[in-house]
Amino acid sequence: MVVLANPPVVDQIPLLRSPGPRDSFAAVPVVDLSSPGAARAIVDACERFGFFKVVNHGVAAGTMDRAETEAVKFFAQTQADKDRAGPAYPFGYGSKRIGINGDMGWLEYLLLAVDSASLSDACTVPAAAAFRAALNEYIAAVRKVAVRVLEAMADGLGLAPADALSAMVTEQGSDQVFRVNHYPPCPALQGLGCSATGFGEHTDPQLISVLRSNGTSGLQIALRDGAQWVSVPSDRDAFFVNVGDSLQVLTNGRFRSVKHRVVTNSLKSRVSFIYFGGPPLAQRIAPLPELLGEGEESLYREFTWAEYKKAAYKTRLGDNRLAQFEKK
Ligand SMILES: C=C1C[C@]23C[C@@]1(O)CC[C@H]2[C@@]12CC[C@H](O)[C@@](C)(C(=O)O1)[C@H]2[C@@H]3C(=O)O
Ligand SMILES: O=C(O)CCC(=O)C(=O)O
Ligand SMILES: [Fe+2]
Repeated sequence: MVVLANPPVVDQIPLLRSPGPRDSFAAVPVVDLSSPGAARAIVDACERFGFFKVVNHGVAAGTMDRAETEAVKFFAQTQADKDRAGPAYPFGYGSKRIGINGDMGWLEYLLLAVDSASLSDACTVPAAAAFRAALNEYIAAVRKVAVRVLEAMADGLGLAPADALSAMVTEQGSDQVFRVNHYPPCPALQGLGCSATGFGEHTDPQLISVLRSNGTSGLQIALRDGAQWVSVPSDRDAFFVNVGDSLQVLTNGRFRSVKHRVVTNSLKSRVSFIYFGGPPLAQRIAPLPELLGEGEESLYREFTWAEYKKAAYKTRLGDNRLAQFEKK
């Protein structure tokens, strides 16, 4: 028998049996960001699912389309050209390998650093001026959406000042990351009743993540008990917001960091943009005192974002990263 020391990369990407059409999450909470009820609706969705869709967000379709067109052009380059923009760590182009701890997915991506409201100058990838300009326009817009969502959240939670949460992502030194994911189609799986894992199940470590895709389905979330995976119907005109681990801690578990994953479509490619809003490295991550009931104690031991991030980046994608910070 021949034993291969290094099995081909593609063999390391897990296959999934996807939820059927009945498991489409038609009840995804929809928040109209222009409505007076937005604050209450956001809090309700974060408590129930840690996930919601945002409409009437005010971002021009052209801003999203330009970024998408440029991203498609980038991923259409030859593999050798794309590889020159890598590796992805700490920032740049990556293919199939997610993180540095052995996770694999059926995707290629750009992982980019954001400084204030645009790509960090220190991050020289992508190099093309048109792509950078389109991403900068998109990042400025999506960051505004994140800020409005965090302000509405603070309002709904009865927090003062109004920027109690949003300041954590707008402050000097806030740790914002931007990711462009491209999931090529996987025609070999057509008709087999299963899909390849595009991006394996995980929670996001930051406060919130704001996602927009090109309208190809694939995103799934785990419902609260984690027992059921449901497909999120795609909507290229909307944003989808995830509660991240840090926001779970700030609310002492009232909001839940949502487990999610992406499965590949056998015929259509998916392009997604995700803005991850994280706080400055020195930010203390602990339940906000106003959110603790009388006599209620923190479920977590004290840590800073730097400590959490360092620990999180040592874990595998599907690990429960917060477990090591829970009080026993
Ligand atoms: C396997 C990993 C990839 C990841 C770092 C980690 O060690 C665990 C968290 C992963 C994650 C998930 C959300 C974001 O996509 C991401 C950029 C992040 O902040 O945490 C990724 C990390 C990554 O791809 O480097
Ligand atoms: O690409 C997507 O649709 C989601 C990917 C994701 O969850 C992530 O990059 O953290
Ligand atoms: Fe994610």
